[in-house]
Order: sequence, then structure tokens, then C-alpha cells
Amino acid sequence: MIGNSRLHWSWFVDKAIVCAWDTDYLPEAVIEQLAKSQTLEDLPPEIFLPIQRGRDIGTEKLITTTPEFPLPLYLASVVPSETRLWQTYPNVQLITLEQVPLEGMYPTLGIDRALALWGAGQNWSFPVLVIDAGTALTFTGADSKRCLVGGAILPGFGLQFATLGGRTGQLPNVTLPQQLPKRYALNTQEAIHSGVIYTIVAGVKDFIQAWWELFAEGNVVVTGGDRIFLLNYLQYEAPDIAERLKIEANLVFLGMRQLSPFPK
Ligand SMILES: Nc1ncnc2c1ncn2[C@@H]1O[C@H](COP(=O)(O)OP(=O)(O)OP(=O)(O)O)[C@@H](O)[C@H]1O
Ligand SMILES: CC(C)(CO)[C@@H](O)C(=O)NCCC(=O)O
Ligand SMILES: [K+]
Repeated sequence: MIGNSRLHWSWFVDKAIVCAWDTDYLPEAVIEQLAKSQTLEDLPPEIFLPIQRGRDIGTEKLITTTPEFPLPLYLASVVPSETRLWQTYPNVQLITLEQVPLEGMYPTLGIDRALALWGAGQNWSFPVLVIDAGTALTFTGADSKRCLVGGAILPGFGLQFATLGGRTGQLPNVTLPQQLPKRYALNTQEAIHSGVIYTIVAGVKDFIQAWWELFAEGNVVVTGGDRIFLLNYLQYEAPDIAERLKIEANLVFLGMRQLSPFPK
């Protein structure tokens, strides 16, 4: 999955997610090395270091499988310039909206949103609302008939901080704090923390409550690189809501493996 900040990877054996990890965007030379690899040992470390180091729980299972080479690559992307790089790979299948069995999608809906929504619905049941705390923060919901209800897009935590730091004369760049900050800050860094975090948390709370007005028993699943931060803040601000949320890092991959037919 090519996201707006980085690449998200999963190694599938049939429909099982053996392991999942993230990397930076990668240069063409690495894609070429992947294309030429004929054994697990040949695989580019830029991609497979987490596996090669044996840190991942799935590693043992991987070593005992003999995949075909070049490795089949299923690609979903929301970054067209990166898609083009990866389309030079000889064994690539591009996943498109047509393969996602949701009803009512509009043509420019992000494939990451569609796959995450499908994965959440398959794993927990529809109706379901997905909150993706990534580069962009998105809400994407579907009803009990697996029909897209719709959603919303706003700048994520990192993007709000980066915009403030980058587009003003006096504001520093800040990173996400582990704890919910004080609402009334007495220094600049905490004032930025407070402003961005309390407004995002209030917005997320409001979207969730509105969702439960539509679907009283509707599921809500949180994903994305900042999901743990978002959940932590919600646990302070709205523990009753936080308690009802599901959290899942690999929603997009849960969606990919449930495509029928799994793209060949
Ligand atoms: N190593 C990392 N590199 C980049 N972002 C990271 C990293 N670790 C955590 N993050 C957090 O993840 C967020 C980006 O989320 P994610 O990785 O889900 O985005 P993405 O999938 O690339 O973007 P999007 O899904 O919005 O297109 C950033 O705001 C950042 O705070
Ligand atoms: C909203 C993002 C950036 C989230 O990654 C992506 O899903 C995207 O580029 N979507 C296209 C626009 C849409 O979903 O309506
Ligand atoms: K853009």
C-alpha cells in the first residue's frame, strides 16, 4: 500500500497475513533488485530488513514457504507518481476500486479508504465507520448493505503541525506528545499541541457520535500511523467512546485479502 508518507507492506501466504511492516519510499534501483531476486536472500534489505533480521513473528513460517519469483506484488496506491515507479515491476497487479465489492463508491474515492472500509466490514461486520489517522485523517462509513455512506477528509496531526511550523514565521515544528496536553497552554509548543489535538479529538468525537445516531450499533475502527496517539487522547477525553472502538493497524491488508476473487 503506497500512502502519502511511506510504504506499507504485508507478506501474504494465501490469505494469511504473515507479517506487516512499513518502509520509506524506495528508489528505482531497489525495485529493479526486487525484480531480479530469485531467492529470499536476494531480496533488497531496504524492503525486507524486518524479515531478514528475523524480528517478526511470522519469519519462521516464511522461511518454510517457497514463493514464486519474482514475488507477486499486489499494489494499491494513493500516490500516482509512486504507482508509476512500481508499475515497472514485472509481477505487479494494481488493485483498483472495481475490485472492492462495496456499493455506491464515487470514482475518485481513495483506494486506501475503500480497502480499509472493506477490511473493517469483513472483520467486524457492517455498518462500520473507519477512522484513518494517517497523513490525512479520514472518516469513511458503509451501511449494513455494504454501501458507502460517505465520509470526510482533513489534515492529520502531523500535517497540521508541519503546516504551522512551515508556513509561519515564529512557530516551531513539534511532534505528537504521548499524553493529552493541558488545554490552556502557557508556552508555544504546548499551545500548538493543545490547539491541534483538542480540535481533532473534538471532531473525531463528534463524527463518532453522529455515526451512532445513524447506526446505534455501528462499528467504529481506528487505523493509520497515528492511531495509538488518537486512541490515547480519546481515552482521556471520552473514555466511554474510546471503550467501544476497535483498533487495527492492518485494515487495508485485511481488505486486500478479502477481495473476491483475490486479484490474479
Ligand atoms: N516512521 C514513520 N514515518 C512516517 N510517519 C510515521 C512514522 N511513524 C509514525 N508515523 C506517523 O504516521 C503518520 C502517517 O500515517 P500513515 O503511515 O498511516 O500515513 P500514510 O499511510 O503514509 O498516509 P495516508 O494513509 O494518509 O496516505 C504521521 O503523521 C506520523 O505521525
Ligand atoms: C484522502 C487520502 C489522501 C487518504 O490517504 C486518500 O484516500 C486519497 O487521496 N483519496 C482521494 C480522495 C477521496 O477519497 O475522496
Ligand atoms: K495532491
